[in-house]
Amino acid sequence: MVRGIDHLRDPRLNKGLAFTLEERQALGIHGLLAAKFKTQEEQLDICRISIDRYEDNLNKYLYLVELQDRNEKLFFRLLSENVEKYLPIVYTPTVGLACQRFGLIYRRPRGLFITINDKGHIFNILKNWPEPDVRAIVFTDGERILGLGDLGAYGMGIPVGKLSLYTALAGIKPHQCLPITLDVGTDNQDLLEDPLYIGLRQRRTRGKEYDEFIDEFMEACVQRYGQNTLLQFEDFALINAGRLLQKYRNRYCTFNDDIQGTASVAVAGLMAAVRVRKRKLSENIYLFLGAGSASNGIANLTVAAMMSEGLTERQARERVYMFDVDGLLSTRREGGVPEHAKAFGKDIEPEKDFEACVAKIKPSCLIGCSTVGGAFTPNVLQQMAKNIERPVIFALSNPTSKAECTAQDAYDHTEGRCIFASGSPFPPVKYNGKEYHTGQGNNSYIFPGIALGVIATATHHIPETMFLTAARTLANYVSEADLSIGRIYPSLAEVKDVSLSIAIEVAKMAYDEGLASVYPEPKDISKHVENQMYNFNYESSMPVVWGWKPEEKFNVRPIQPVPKNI
Ligand SMILES: NC(=O)C1=CN([C@@H]2O[C@H](COP(=O)(O)OP(=O)(O)OC[C@H]3O[C@@H](n4cnc5c(N)ncnc54)[C@H](OP(=O)(O)O)[C@@H]3O)[C@@H](O)[C@H]2O)C=CC1
Ligand SMILES: CC(=O)C(=O)O
Ligand SMILES: [Mg+2]
Repeated sequence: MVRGIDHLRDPRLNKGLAFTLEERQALGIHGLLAAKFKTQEEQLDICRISIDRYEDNLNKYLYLVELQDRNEKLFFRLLSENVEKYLPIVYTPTVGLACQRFGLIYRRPRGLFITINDKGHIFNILKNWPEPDVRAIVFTDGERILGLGDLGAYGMGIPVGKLSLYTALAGIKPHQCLPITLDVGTDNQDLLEDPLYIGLRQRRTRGKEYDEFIDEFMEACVQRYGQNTLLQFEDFALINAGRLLQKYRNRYCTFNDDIQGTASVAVAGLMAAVRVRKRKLSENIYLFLGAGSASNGIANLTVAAMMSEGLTERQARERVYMFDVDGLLSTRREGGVPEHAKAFGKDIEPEKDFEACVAKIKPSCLIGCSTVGGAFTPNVLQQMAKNIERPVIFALSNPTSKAECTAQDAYDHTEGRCIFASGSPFPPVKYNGKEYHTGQGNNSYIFPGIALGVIATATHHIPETMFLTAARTLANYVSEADLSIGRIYPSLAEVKDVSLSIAIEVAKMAYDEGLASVYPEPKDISKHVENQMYNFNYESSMPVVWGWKPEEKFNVRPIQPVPKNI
């Protein structure tokens, strides 16, 4: 039991003015706090008022970082009860800005930085992390931070932000989460010259040495925390993301959020759109702008979903086109189709002009994962409105500045007929006297629930089918009321319920497919999953001392540590 001032300085234990008189006396902190007692609800009000006083979103972000460092339960309860309001601060778009300014705002360390110079000693670095019971690690090498490119060690904001959502949206206990940045250098010249840069000031290590480093990291994680540790790849560049997923997916409990989490949320949106358009997934033509990790992930899962409607794999793939920096993925183009998107190359006339391509292919669904802000020009959108009565327009690139178009533009240039979703949030759209609240097609609807289900069952591998199940679960949450205001996702206020439902479905699947390691199989899986979840409310901080009465003078007896179940 930590007593005295150290109890207040520990964000896991600190409750601020919410400590009762008995707790203050028992913990030796009486007098270290002002006399007033406050409830957690009163403290939440103060937090909301304090954040509202800041106009600048980066200052709001810093307030929340400071709150997390000061009083963890208060931070997570605030976030989990105000998702719509604070998600854009701890997550996209503001987290992108925080990463860009990371050298300036970096104060108290959170998570681990493991550099290429630590190769050969990664296990020892992991041993420096004070928590022994880590169940999930989100890690990045910082090379493709949102659509902002190579931010090197500044990318740390992303694993930190993602893991905040593990707790706030799915109730995964904070001490079970570990954010890590793998610092292998950066090829971003601005950062190499930035006096504030906090990472290794050298070019990226690539090739064999990089691969050995990642191999060692994966091995060290399971050696330290067990074979079932969930290892989430986040914001790796195209050259590494897909190949590392293929390399490790059957050896570790791992997934790549940008490929698989994004696929799941996008397919859920497409499934919900079926209800509006009365048109099956297999009756559409899809055109992706961008042929990278996210596009390929979405395209492959859409193919799987079309196959479950009866198409063959070949028929399904024929319906999917991609357009990258060199134009339409045509086998006839100079240089051919890049290896990572081979499955979607077409024997078709090459085309470098995107607007012309939209006119020629006549897609009914247009999906942007290109990192190119404004790429869905008015002409592109107008053409989509000519192609079909209810065009699907997904502008999934993050942060907001990289979105392929705004929600308002999508409505304005399709006569208000589009079905729109974006990776970062947009304000409500006004069109023809009506207000629309478009949805956020973001993997945050998926990865927290997947992670909770996986952790609760100690699943050892994560099959692709789990992401399709998650997509179906999410799509089922979309109500007629959501659809009537232009939203193909449930409101963010419901995302905690969604995450729990996804977790329960994932847990059931883990047992059905022999992937779970928690035995015996719980009789009530829903209860089992719920029982694992974090309590956002303050609990008693009274030390366990037999016979102690508040008014007595006392010495606190140390409590016996509870043996850990292995
Ligand atoms: N909403 C969500 O939940 C998610 C959104 N995203 C967002 O999606 C975006 C892409 O991510 P990801 O797929 O991982 O990134 P990648 O780097 O893997 O892929 C980007 C793709 O865009 C292409 N591209 C770049 N510039 C152009 C251009 N001018 N015209 C056409 N294509 C272009 C690239 O082509 P080339 O390789 O030839 O350069 C590449 O195919 C990011 O902004 C990211 O934030 C990602 C994950 C989740
Ligand atoms: C949302 C997300 O994972 C990304 O933009 O990379
Ligand atoms: Mg990402």
